[in-house]
Amino acid sequence: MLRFTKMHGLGNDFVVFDAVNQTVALTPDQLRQLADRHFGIGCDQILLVQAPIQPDAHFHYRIFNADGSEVSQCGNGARCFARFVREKGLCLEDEIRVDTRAGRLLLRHRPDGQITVDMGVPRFAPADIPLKAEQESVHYTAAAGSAIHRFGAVSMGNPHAVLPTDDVDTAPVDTVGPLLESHASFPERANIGFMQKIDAHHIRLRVYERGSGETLACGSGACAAAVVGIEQGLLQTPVRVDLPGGSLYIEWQGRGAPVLMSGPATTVFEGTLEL
Ligand SMILES: N[C@H](CCC[C@H](N)C(=O)O)C(=O)O
Repeated sequence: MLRFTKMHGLGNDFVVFDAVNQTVALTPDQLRQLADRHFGIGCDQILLVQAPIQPDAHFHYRIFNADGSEVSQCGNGARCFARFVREKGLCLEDEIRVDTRAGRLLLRHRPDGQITVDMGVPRFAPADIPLKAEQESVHYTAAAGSAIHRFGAVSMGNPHAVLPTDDVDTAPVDTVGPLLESHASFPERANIGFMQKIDAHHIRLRVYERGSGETLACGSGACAAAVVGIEQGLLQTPVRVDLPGGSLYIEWQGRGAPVLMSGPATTVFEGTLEL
């Protein structure tokens, strides 16, 4: 029997396991079943809270999408991670050092109850995203369906493409999202964001997530959209990102600097799982 906690960050929802005090070994089929909203618990991602591998870290953090794929970054999940380890008494510090496959995250509890995550330094080289492209650019194009799509691209520890739209409510998230998510330009697939500029410090965003489909919020996607918007000269730090599930606040001082993302994390219920 496994104990789990159901959580969400602005409606991007997670099944979280304490893998410090229990052994959690789930196959991709078990992960997919667990994420299924009819045959399982239902979630966008599964998060494992593990003992640290690096000596100066508090924890290691593993992330699995609903399709069972393991990935290296989840921003909304990182805020839930911070709430989880505090509520479970696993770590009472205000600043928590967490390692993922992609690198180091710093999770900081704020006096107002929200959490700020240092998401690391964004990477723009095509090989780092990864993206098949001759050279780095603030604009790329890809032919998909019957159209040529222009987008910015960045790695937040996971791959993101960001497309401009005049209105997120009518953006082709359901059609262009899946086409680009698995487009040949992205050797490891990608998360596809549709960004509507309100003003230089405010956007609306919808994200078709790699391995999970459209979610109510995407933390790394909010970071990617703000960074791409700043790189393209459309936005200035800080940026408020309004997602269907709520708002995140992103700060980025430019190339070489880390991206800071602030927002809420919510515990919904506790449960046990018979596998
Ligand atoms: N679908 C993402 C992982 C979850 C990211 C998202 N839930 C977030 O809050 O950053 C990927 O395949 O890279």
